[in-house]
Amino acid sequence: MKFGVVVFPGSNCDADCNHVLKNVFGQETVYIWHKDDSFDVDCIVLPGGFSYGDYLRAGAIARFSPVMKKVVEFANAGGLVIGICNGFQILLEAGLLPGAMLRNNNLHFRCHDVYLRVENANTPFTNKAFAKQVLKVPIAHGEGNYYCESETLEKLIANGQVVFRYCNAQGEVTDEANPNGSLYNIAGIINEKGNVLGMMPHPERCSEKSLGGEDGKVIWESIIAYLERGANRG
Ligand SMILES: NC(=O)CC[C@H](N)C(=O)O
Repeated sequence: MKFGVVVFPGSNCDADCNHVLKNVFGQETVYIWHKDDSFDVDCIVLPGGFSYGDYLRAGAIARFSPVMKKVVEFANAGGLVIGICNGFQILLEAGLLPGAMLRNNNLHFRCHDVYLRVENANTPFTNKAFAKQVLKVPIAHGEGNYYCESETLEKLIANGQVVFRYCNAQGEVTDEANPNGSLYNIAGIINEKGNVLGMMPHPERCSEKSLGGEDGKVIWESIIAYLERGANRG
């Protein structure tokens, strides 16, 4: 399978994603410069970082990069897209996912492990996880406070589009376990079609024992398994 990791000016998790896909999972992985307007891959990764210095709003400028036109086309054709942290913010700004990201309610940049509960294990990104599985994954963001209108939230819940929620180590969704004030403890959502995922926590930072945890692996394993079953290639 071929993965494309998009590099915006200010991306800082591009090399981590590339490393995990290439060296941990042995996948063919290429970098795609934000000015490129074509690519030929099976899955697009929008990595974390501070694209365009987070000016205006995180992701607000990156969304106009030439590559994003192609990413939107790819997603609309059913191609798999995963946006992590800043990548999630870019997907929201690009309109590929509903809602918006506000500054963390505590106004702090939060950088530590959190627990996530898998709310939907029947997606291309979570099919190797089990329902309600608790994953320990790090976050590192200042704007991770997910917000949407109540109508949209109801739709997200009804459609199973809420994929990850912040929880405690026991898997209970509580206010204390919410690091940023995110609505409904949302840590990750998927689009209606199910081929575009945005998540604030960083699975690429916990996909090797030597980095202190491997709970992020299940997401990459799920994507690879899904693609190997012969999925739509954008
Ligand atoms: N790690 C990241 O991707 C940082 C996300 C974003 N720039 C923020 O601080 O909210």
